[in-house]
Amino acid sequence: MPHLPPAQGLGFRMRPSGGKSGRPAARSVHGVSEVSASWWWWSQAPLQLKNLPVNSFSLEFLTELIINLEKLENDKTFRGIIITSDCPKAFSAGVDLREICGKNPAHYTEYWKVLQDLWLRLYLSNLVLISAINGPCAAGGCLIPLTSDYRILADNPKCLIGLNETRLGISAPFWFKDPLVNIIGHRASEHALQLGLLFPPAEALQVGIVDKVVPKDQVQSTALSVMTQWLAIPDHARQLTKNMIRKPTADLLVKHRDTDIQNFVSFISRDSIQKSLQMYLAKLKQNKD
Ligand SMILES: CCCCCCCCCCC/C=C/C(=O)SCCNC(=O)CCNC(=O)[C@H](O)C(C)(C)COP(=O)(O)OP(=O)(O)OC[C@H]1O[C@@H](n2cnc3c(N)ncnc32)[C@H](O)[C@@H]1OP(=O)(O)O
Repeated sequence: MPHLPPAQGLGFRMRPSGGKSGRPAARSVHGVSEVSASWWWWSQAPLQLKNLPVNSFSLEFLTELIINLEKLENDKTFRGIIITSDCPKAFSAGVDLREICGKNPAHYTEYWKVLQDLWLRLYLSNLVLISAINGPCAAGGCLIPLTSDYRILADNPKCLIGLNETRLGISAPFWFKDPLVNIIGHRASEHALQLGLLFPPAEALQVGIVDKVVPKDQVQSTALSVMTQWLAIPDHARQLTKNMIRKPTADLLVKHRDTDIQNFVSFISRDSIQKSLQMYLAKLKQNKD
């Protein structure tokens, strides 16, 4: 499944690891470690996000991401995915503000539903998901890391991570908040969410929003090594356990999906919210100059 789809600046690069055939040559003479290395090596697929300049979640990008994840999920060759960014400026800038500014309620409804779809697909994925976070990820940009099984962050002061929605004058939806609480605990989440904290690497590790911080050039190799550990566990046992732990959180969204969409649409349609989002977007553009 190489290079899907190779659009202009928008797309994902997915390739089975290994040689030209996608699988390393079988080695039968070097003992168990070689054999198991081959086995996990082609069981994982790197998924590189590329929606220039900052991997913001446009509706089109979200839709393609969901389609590609579904393909990987249904392809029994793969047991895990390492998700990383192919955009130098960010892992993901989250919700594309142009999708939630100046549009109509029908658009907001469609957009939010697709974002929920992506969250559900990731959070309940049977695959091992490892986020190799090689750039900043704010607010919705944490959606992929927070739904992953393991998070590795590049040790670079620019690599800030957190749910900073309150700083934009908005509130993180409960299904962003819940995984954060599950990962870092209640008190730390209260603090982080209310203040809209973006954590630099050392603090991110300390609070537990990421599992490992490594130099940027080691993010990918560390992800591969972590994947080896996770793929050493039989899938059925790991999947049952993951589902048991995550289902109660996912069920909350499944049960309250429609209400959540209605809340989002009425909240985001308010003049005051639109104004503050427009100001934030304008500030982002100004900061560049
Ligand atoms: C009753 C209550 C019910 C609940 C209701 C729910 C309420 C709504 C919840 C909505 C949840 C929203 C989640 C979000 O994700 S909002 C978006 C949050 N993202 C951010 O704050 C990140 C913003 N971006 C940045 O900080 C920087 O761009 C970044 C660090 C990623 C990169 O910095 P750099 O300096 O390298 O690059 P630029 O800033 O110049 O950016 C390049 C261009 O990209 C544009 N850009 C950046 N981010 C976004 C974005 N999120 N959406 C759209 N466009 C974005 C930026 O403007 C630059 O564009 P130009 O080149 O055209 O100037």
